[in-house]
Amino acid sequence: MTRVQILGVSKRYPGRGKDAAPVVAVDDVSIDVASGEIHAIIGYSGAGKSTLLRLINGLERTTDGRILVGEDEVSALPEAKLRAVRGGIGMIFQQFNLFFSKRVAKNVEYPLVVAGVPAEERKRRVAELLEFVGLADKAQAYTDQLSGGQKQRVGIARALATNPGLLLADEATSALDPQTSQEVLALLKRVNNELGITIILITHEMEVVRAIADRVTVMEHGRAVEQGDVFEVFSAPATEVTRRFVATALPTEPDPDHLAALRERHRGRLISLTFRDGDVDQPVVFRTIAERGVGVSIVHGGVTDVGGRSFGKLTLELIGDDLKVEHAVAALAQETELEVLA
Ligand SMILES: Nc1ncnc2c1ncn2[C@@H]1O[C@H](COP(=O)(O)OP(=O)(O)OP(=O)(O)O)[C@@H](O)[C@H]1O
Repeated sequence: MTRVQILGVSKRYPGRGKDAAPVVAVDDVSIDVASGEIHAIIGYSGAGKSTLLRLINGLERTTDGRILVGEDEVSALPEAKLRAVRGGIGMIFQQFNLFFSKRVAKNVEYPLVVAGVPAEERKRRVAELLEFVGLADKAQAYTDQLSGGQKQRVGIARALATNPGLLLADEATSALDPQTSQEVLALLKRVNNELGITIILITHEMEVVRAIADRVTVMEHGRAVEQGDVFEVFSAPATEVTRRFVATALPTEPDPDHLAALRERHRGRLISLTFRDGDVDQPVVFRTIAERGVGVSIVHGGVTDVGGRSFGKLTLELIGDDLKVEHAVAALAQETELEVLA
């Protein structure tokens, strides 16, 4: 379990060309990752995520600010000391970065060889790791014969070999299909739960954050534009970039084109309701509508799980006498976050 403190960190690269302005890849970012937390850093391409990851493992130096991994200030340590710190940090990658011509067991064993662990202990540890990731029967298979999901399991086993307190995941599921991604994410959740390892993952996929992260930092143009508990951030996004991510994985209100199409088919009053983590009782909502003598159909949206809590947006069509619909809307507005769609 390792705490990671990113304190007012910036990274600037020299601009290309003689008088070019420097590129600000990371701009005054602060993140406090508690030990045992899964923290997702989400952003579109060029937001500065990979740069931040390289600063955390000390592959690059900060221009300003400090980074502490546990007790170690990686932003200030000399290279020789950094190597020891990196021993406590596991990494997994989008393209797996395995030795593809070597057997699975050899890949997992590699960091243990580098660390000078005796052969007997290496053998025991490799068997234990392969068991943990569900690949005990593949120990002697050649890595290039495995599926993408199996390769990433090997990557995870290798990353865990030296018992790190921190795991950095660089777009670890971006090369995998949705089903396999979910399996790998479930394995990462086990790594976190059962071994207590802190995980920082960078991604451009909202689904990854939704599935396993506890807290999230949204990055744009090098800055951390939103930060906090996954549910809080995504159920009430404060920035446009976060809203765009939310729209890719969570139920939303219909966009203007979709709303126009819905209008063609539904002549009743269209309203949108927001459900946040049991703060509204769905049966109460539907009973309220029925009690006013109003018909209802769900025309868009749904309810899903975000950071282990339920979140939903439902667009409903209320059908019936104008006055009754009016009363139903007024009664619902007392109970839930409601918007009448114009
Ligand atoms: N070594 C470098 N020299 C100059 N500019 C760099 C360097 N590394 C990154 N950048 C620039 O810093 C910005 C952030 O890049 P970074 O790769 O960290 O973003 P990212 O969010 O990880 O995006 P991607 O997922 O596409 O890698 C970009 O404008 C990039 O061009």
